[in-house]
Amino acid sequence: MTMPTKQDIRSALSKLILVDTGKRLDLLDSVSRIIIDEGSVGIVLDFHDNKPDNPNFIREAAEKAVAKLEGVKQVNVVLTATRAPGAEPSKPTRESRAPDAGGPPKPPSPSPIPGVKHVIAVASGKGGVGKSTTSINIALALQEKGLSVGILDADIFGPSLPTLLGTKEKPAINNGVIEPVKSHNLKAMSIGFLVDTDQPVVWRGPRVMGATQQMLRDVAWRPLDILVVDMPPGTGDVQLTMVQQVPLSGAVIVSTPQDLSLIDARKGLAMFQKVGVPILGIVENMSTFHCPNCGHESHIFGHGGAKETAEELSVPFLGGIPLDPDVRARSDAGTPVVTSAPNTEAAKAYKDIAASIQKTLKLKKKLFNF
Ligand SMILES: Nc1ncnc2c1ncn2[C@@H]1O[C@H](COP(=O)(O)OP(=O)(O)OP(=O)(O)O)[C@@H](O)[C@H]1O
Repeated sequence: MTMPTKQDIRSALSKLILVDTGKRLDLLDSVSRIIIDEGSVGIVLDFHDNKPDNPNFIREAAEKAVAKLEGVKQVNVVLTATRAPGAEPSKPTRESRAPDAGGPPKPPSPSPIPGVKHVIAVASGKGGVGKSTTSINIALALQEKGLSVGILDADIFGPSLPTLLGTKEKPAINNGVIEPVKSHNLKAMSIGFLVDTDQPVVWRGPRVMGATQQMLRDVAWRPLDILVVDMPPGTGDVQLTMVQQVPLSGAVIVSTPQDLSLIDARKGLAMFQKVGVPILGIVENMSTFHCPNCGHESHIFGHGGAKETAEELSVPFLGGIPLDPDVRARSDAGTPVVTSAPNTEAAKAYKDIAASIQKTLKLKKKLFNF
């Protein structure tokens, strides 16, 4: 199959006609990345400090223009607005200025996602503690309770949702709105569905925020009882800004029992508390290990540290998930343990956590049907 070259795509993007105004537009300077993968084309357009007023029209025009090229079956355009490194920040608007006009800009005020009843964040102070595994299994367990559930993988640098769900399906885009991928009966979105994750993602903070914003705002999530956001690991500015984008119903903090991980968990917890997000509780992952041969229970990383920390900080302890090689194997195979091995100890632990969340949020019945 003949495929266009990156040059062909750049050239198509240099002579666009905007559907709303009929104006000609040259997007060449905004092209930040082009990925060509067989019939699929992914394009990142970065507008730096000049966020366009009509992003949907621009995206639509760009997609149409590239779709016309020979060999192109699918086009995904992602729009970001970042400040170029070293560039001056844009002048604050009246809304973003502090009341005394001389003070620092106000943080963005959260605005709800229409049609989404609750948004919860699953976070950890550091990477690799099992946050994504916990997110997907909690999402599936909430869904088993008859709720309409979505899951957003907000980890731009290491998206894991496509693997956890066992799908690489590219989302459809209709009139500038991204259709979530439907998998395991969940509505799902990840940067891994939008761009080629074999390429390292080297975006900087503001650009990451642009992509995250788009996955929160430009995806057809509605109607949902609950959207589970698998947060990027850590507690830096990106996480803080993300937390400020939408009103969160609560946050779940995942930690392993080790002291070091718990120090990070405390930081994560403090970040949410700083912006007034309720803590739904702490999960201790990789809590106990049952030897598959003799059944002996051991505590490889220690045990109970998260419970003690939760008590000390007066937040709920949601439960411990055992260290179980089967959890990993099933995650890697795209068949999370809650649905593929529902009677295991790990699956039961995830379901108990989901039940606590459901109780705290008073989510009693399915509010919407897909
Ligand atoms: N309870 C468990 N038992 C065994 N393996 C687990 C368990 N929880 C998670 N894992 C495995 O640990 C690894 C890290 O888990 P996961 O990707 O969920 O962590 P994370 O905190 O989201 O990491 P990252 O910061 O990289 O996003 C994965 O290989 C996962 O399958």
